[in-house]
Amino acid sequence: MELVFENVTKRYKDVTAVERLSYRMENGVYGLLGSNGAGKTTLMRMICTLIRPDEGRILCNGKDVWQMDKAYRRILGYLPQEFGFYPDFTAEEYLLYIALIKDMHPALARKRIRELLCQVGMERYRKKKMKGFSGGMKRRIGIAQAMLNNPKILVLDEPTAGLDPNERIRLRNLLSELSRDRLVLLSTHIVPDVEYIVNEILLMKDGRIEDAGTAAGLIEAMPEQVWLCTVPETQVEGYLRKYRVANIRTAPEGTELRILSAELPAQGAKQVPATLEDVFLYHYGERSGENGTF
Ligand SMILES: Nc1ncnc2c1ncn2[C@@H]1O[C@H](COP(=O)(O)OP(=O)(O)OP(=O)(O)O)[C@@H](O)[C@H]1O
Repeated sequence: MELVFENVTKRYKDVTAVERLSYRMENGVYGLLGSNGAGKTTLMRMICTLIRPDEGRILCNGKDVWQMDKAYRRILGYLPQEFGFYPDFTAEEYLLYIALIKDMHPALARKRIRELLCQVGMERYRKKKMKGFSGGMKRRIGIAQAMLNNPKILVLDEPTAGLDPNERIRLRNLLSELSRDRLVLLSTHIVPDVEYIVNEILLMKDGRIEDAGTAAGLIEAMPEQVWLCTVPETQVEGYLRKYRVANIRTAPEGTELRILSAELPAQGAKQVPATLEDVFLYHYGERSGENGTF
């Protein structure tokens, strides 16, 4: 499976949500990482043919997805950020309802639903009403509905948002399992989620892919180094203005700062290995005082 984006652009009045985006994806897990308003949802909705690009094309195995129409939607699964569920439906009723909307044969749908409920770890809750479900349980049912047609392309908008740490780990494991033999694209604000399960990370900013690669590759390519230094409390403000600071910790001898900088930021600063969180800060963080922040 191959998805190719050719100069894809989408504007909303005076906002360019996605701008001349070109990229190629194949089977594997892609993580779209970006701050609010970066254009992630707009891009995902275009991949799912819910909105049409103003310019450019999205090609699936060489064919324009809009021209493929139903043939494309048959191989697509989508979990939107807010998916509409029916509180009084049981998990099974809900999935059956979605299967009928998707025009699946009822006998085939029942069999598939049973398999999927096992796969997402919800088999024993199949007769329970969804209104009693936790965020993680609802999300697992949401993934099951996206997987009903065994899609070759699975698009998940913020699948781990609002989940507690246990639920996030379960969901990450589930996504790794589902990612065999298909193209999975998920968006998130949560750095560890992409670090653990994703093969390729796309850093999206202002409607463009600013950088992409494996976590190790992005860490390696970061132009700034990461430093730890301990400074008197009175100097913290000055460092915050001058540098991107990943962390501030009160230490017995002053305040310990984790600083991103191309050169030594303070006498005695110690260089430490960078993490993906540092890369995120490098791309999306601001020095205090920039853009009117303090
Ligand atoms: N229907 C719309 N009408 C007008 N502007 C929109 C619309 N949808 C999105 N936008 C704008 O387009 C830009 C990209 O939004 P989008 O929702 O795609 O970003 P995002 O990365 O998914 O953000 P978030 O993480 O907050 O969901 C933002 O500036 C947003 O305000």
